[in-house]
Amino acid sequence: MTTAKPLALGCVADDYTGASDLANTLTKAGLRTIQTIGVPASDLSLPEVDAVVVALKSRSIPADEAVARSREADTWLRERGASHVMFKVCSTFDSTDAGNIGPVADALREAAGEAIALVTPAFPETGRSVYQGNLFVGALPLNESPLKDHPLNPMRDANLVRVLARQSRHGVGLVDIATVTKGPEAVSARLGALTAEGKGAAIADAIFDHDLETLGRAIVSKTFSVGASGLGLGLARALVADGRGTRDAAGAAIGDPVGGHAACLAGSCSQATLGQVAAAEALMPVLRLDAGRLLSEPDAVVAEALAFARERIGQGPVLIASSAEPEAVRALQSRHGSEAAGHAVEAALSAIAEGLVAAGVRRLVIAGGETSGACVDRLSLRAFLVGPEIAAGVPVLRTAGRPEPLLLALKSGNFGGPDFFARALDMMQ
Ligand SMILES: Nc1ncnc2c1ncn2[C@@H]1O[C@H](COP(=O)(O)OP(=O)(O)O)[C@@H](O)[C@H]1O
Ligand SMILES: O=C(O)[C@H](O)C(=O)COP(=O)(O)O
Repeated sequence: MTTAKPLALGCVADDYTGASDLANTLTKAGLRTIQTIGVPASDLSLPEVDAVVVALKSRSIPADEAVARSREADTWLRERGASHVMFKVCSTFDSTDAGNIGPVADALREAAGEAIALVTPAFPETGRSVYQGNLFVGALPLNESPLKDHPLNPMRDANLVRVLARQSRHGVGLVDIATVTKGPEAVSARLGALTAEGKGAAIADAIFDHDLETLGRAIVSKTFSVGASGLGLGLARALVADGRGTRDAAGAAIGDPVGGHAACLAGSCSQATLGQVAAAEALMPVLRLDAGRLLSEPDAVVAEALAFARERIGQGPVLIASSAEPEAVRALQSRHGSEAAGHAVEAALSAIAEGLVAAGVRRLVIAGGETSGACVDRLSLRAFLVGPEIAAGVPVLRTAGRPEPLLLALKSGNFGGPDFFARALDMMQ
């Protein structure tokens, strides 16, 4: 990567949609940002930027592998001048009691020589708030939200102090909203007190953007933190206030239209995505995959899906979805196991993505974090420039380092309104 000035901020993201969500937030806040897929190879020429988000597909892999990949990315970022690295996790704290938020946060904090890591997934723009250490999705506690039915990491406890403590080697404390409202000095003092108690992490309350600005000012001079895009917003605003940003960061052109055909893939089974797929049926041909057949005869299902697409993409975009309601997901998982079912569906959707690009698709919308990771890896994409925002947390992305550019939208499962697919395709030309 060629960049003269030291990075103002480095980020390691545990999934690709979360990475683009964060890259979008940093860009809007005034940091010229690029998203890379893994640690970039030395031959990848990238523009001068203020921040880099290294996207990993590490949320649902064995913890030791997630730690190793995250440490490699962290080192790469610090070698390019980043004095603060934020570990980007899901705004719904997607993890299991085995991790990977706890193990990765422990390892990166220790590598950074930081005594304590401030941790908050609050992201008010998408309705994520933290109060007394409890994560709310809209008005619902996390464990009563649709995230309780996530196929890979159902979230059954809203108290993040407990959730993180179960997967961390160190104690976890709380920086409550009363402390946050007193300002950055009070937050710093609280972190110092928790450090003296031997805590290695502190869940921080945040309800509004100004709480995140307070947290960003409190930790911008530290070396490590853990958060979702909300904390990224706080850090970015603190850095821009210190003159570390770029005036027209959001003006980074997405470049000329790429043309070509367009298609959408959905592997997310979130309630938001299920609604978006249903809405798309009124606008474009939609093929709903039989996930059971995907596991018994994947090659046939992939071939049928590509035939469906090739017959139609010359007339307009199509949508191919494996998305299903929680009870159907559970039924498949009970027959094949959660991991096996998830990986098999991801593999099939990524094969379909490869076939779509081979058939002339140059504009691809993908719904789901793990799904996006599988597809982007199958297409061997290396980095993305950040374009305009389609919906909160979802920008248009233009490939970098690829001879023939593609436009993608990598939608976090829970993000976007019912008309997301139509909006995305309208903005991706
Ligand atoms: N019909 C289905 N049955 C079971 N698992 C599915 C089905 N469709 C998709 N999946 C799996 O569910 C998981 C969805 O995760 P992800 O793509 O990250 O979506 P989200 O962004 O909503 O979390 C993936 O592993 C995907 O392969
Ligand atoms: O919600 C967020 O913070 C991110 O966009 C994210 O990580 C979502 O993960 P998903 O698996 O795409 O839902």
